[in-house]
Amino acid sequence: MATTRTLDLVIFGGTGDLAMRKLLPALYHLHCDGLLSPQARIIGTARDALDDEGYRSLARQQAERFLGRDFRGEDWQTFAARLAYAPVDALQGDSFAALAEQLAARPDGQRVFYLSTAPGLFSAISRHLEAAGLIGSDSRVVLEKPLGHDLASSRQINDEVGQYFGEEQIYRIDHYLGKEPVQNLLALRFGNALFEPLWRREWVRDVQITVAEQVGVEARGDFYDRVGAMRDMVQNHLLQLLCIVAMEPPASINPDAVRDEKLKILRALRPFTAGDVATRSVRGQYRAGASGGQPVAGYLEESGIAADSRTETFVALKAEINTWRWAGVPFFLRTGKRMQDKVAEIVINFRSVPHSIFGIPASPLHANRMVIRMQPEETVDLHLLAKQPGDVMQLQPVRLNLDFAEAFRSRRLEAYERLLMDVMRGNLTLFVRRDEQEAAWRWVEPILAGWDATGERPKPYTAGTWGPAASSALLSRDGLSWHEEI
Ligand SMILES: NC(=O)C1=CN([C@@H]2O[C@H](COP(=O)(O)OP(=O)(O)OC[C@H]3O[C@@H](n4cnc5c(N)ncnc54)[C@H](OP(=O)(O)O)[C@@H]3O)[C@@H](O)[C@H]2O)C=CC1
Ligand SMILES: O=C1O[C@H](COP(=O)(O)O)[C@@H](O)[C@H](O)[C@H]1O
Repeated sequence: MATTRTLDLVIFGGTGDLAMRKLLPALYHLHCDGLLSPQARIIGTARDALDDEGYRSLARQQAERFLGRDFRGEDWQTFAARLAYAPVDALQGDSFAALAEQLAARPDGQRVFYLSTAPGLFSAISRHLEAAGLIGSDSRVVLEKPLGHDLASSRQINDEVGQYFGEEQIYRIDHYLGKEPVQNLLALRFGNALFEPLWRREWVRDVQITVAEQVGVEARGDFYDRVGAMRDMVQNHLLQLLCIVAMEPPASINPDAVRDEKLKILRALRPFTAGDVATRSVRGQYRAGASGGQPVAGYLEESGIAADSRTETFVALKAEINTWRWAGVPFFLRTGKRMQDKVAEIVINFRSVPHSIFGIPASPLHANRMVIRMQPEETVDLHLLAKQPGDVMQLQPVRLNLDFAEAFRSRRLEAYERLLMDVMRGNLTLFVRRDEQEAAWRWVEPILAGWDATGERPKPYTAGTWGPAASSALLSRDGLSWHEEI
């Protein structure tokens, strides 16, 4: 008779912001939906000297805050029964004994180690897990981003983790790949014949990818000031989105088929020269302003930030892909904190008709556009021109709107829920392979180096706006403007 294997999910950094804000809420939702196997156990670890009850109580406190209306006492109680805790100092091998003891109860079970700590600890954790005999041939490890600070440090971490886990055991997470609309973009592109003939330089004028946040750096100032928007968002999330838009059709949805195609795009990105850094990149840093009608402090006034910090909280780039499909099509990338609205979207701007029989100027204003929204709502809009009802032939812009919440009324999995399920099922398709990650570092490094070399400070922008004026100028040089229709 087939037996269900036990699962132990060990979260390193189990008391941290990500664990409390995203991972435990995601696991709670999966539990409530009956998607966690009955034997699955979640073991939090950190240096705090908590016991199981202490961890459950901390997790409950935070869950009430982060789950809001989704928190239900009864469900929490059954979920909390899965939680355990082992104090571990990642840098002290002998401190892994408590964890080893917890895991010893189920020696043949599946083990997943989720490393939700600073990446500087990933090597030590892997080494000590191995020394304690806790890694099995089918154990899996999840690595949070950003992995390292640059190509060299990312290689070093990958080499070190790779001594103990094979590449097929390593799940490099990029939670943007877990968002439903991103997977829907794959479905739209490769499940329909309609878009493929148009998805190329002959018909696409430009692509814009925006991930704008209203929040500032909040309690993460200390972490953020060492990282900045390029490493925190562009090197991973924005480049992954660009790959999904631009890649060639993979032969299948198998992990390596998809990741091979993404890698080709990363390798085909036109490298930035020193001159490009000046003309094709903008970095900004927010100053005091307003957000949601309330005054907010500037970046340099946030806690944990050095008074003379040059860390960028905003990046805009003009990227190009050197392939037959995309040559000459600008891909504009933009991300920032303390921006006017929270919006994450991919905009495909198509070319205008070659000649208008209606006397409408062939302007970008009247061209077709596809807007794939990831946040705040999950929608795909196709902007078309249609005849206005009446006795004259007058054209008006209209939208064909696909609202996923409307179209599919079932509960939608949050990104971390989907990705945690994939880790448990052993599906690597939505995780980043080492060579992809390194190609992304290789592309962003000259931009970071170019910024350092100029000695210039990031351009200031007022909190609650769309970033520095130079960001608009980046597009206006091509006669274009950012899509800012909220
Ligand atoms: N927070 C977020 O929104 C996001 C975070 N990430 C990534 O996730 C990772 C974690 O981020 P976040 O949760 O914000 O960080 P936090 O600083 O909030 O949490 C860090 C966690 O690591 C533990 N820790 C620190 N040092 C050690 C050590 N020597 N041994 C064992 N545990 C240790 C801390 O507990 P203690 O100090 O008690 O030991 C804590 O539980 C980072 O790589 C970050 O880049 C990625 C995307 C979003
Ligand atoms: O990875 C990160 O993402 C969040 C934004 O994620 P979202 O799903 O809320 O759009 C960002 O705030 C954080 O700085 C970054 O580390």
